Amino acid sequence: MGSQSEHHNGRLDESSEVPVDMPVIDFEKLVANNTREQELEFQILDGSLRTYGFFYLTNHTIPQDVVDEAFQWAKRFFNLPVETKEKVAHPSSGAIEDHRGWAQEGLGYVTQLVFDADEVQRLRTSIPERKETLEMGNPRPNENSPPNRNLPEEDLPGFVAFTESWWDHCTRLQHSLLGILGRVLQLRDEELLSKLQTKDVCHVSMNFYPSTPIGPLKSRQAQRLNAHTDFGGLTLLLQDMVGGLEVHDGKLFKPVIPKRGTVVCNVGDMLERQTNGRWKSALHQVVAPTVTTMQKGFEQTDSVVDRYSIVYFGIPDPDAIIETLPGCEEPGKWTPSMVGDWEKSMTSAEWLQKRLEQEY
Ligand SMILES: O=C(O)CCC(=O)C(=O)O
Ligand SMILES: [Fe+2]
Repeated sequence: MGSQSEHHNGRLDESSEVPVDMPVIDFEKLVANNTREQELEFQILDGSLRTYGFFYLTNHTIPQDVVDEAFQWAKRFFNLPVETKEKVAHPSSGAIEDHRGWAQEGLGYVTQLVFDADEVQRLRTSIPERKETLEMGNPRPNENSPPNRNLPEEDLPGFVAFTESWWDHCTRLQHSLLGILGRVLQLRDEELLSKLQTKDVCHVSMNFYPSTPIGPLKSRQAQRLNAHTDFGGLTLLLQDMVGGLEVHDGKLFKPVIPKRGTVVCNVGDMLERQTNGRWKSALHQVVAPTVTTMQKGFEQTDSVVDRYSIVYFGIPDPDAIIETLPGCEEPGKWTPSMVGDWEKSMTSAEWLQKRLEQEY
């Protein structure tokens, strides 16, 4: 037990059609201070993060009309002419300070702990990813976060202002959840996770998976998004109703079916490391939606429909050393991805750089 093979002891190319059985956590119960209801919700949350590293969150603080608006902006952005999107092209560099802007199909390529450039190159050409992304950081001037690559206002009026309000909604929810996680972990300082994240260097990705023939996705000659774990702390993921997101439960990839109104929350490598493997940074990927994940209104034909997702990656401060939190000394079931042949202790920025390097 407790080896990295815990992540990999199932067949990675196998997917189940049975959705993952993870709970819908009620945010209002999480904040119902010192009640029996809260205690029970904490236990369910802890169990889900130990088993899956994922949970759904409902009754949260991002209003549904703001979520709907975010998806409208994503659609508007990706539907702009290529020449417009090219004005904010993401550099083909894996430096953290360059991780901004529009990455056209074929530029960003996700792998899981493959640090050999030749191997990444081989994968890139043999199993391409069919996605475009828009990468953004803190939309306001911040000495720790490189500025966004923003389109001229007339190209997409209102978008920059929206990125600010979206950032604020996600950051507020993120910090509420970090406080809650501190209580679930019974940290000596319950706000420690929040205090390690005061420099506001989190990251937002808008993902667009254009309509594409279903055959190559089904035969795994192409992917929408390769299997990976997230690099950071706590991820907040909004998906549309198309489906195709899957999480590996230790044996199989299983669909994370879209549930309107929920945020999919998951543990990244740094939070896995900080909890000493109690919580799992789970492999996940995006494939062709299966019949079970196809919602009403989407027909299974010879091509899959456009899909969008919007992700807020919680990232500890760049200079924060990512190590076992006081109170988490007891080793958990999972061997953290951040334990390897590399340096004994790593900062947040070092891990981020290490994982980003091969992506662009
Ligand atoms: O599109 C999705 O549902 C997943 C996105 C994701 O896992 C990521 O951007 O890290
Ligand atoms: Fe992810």
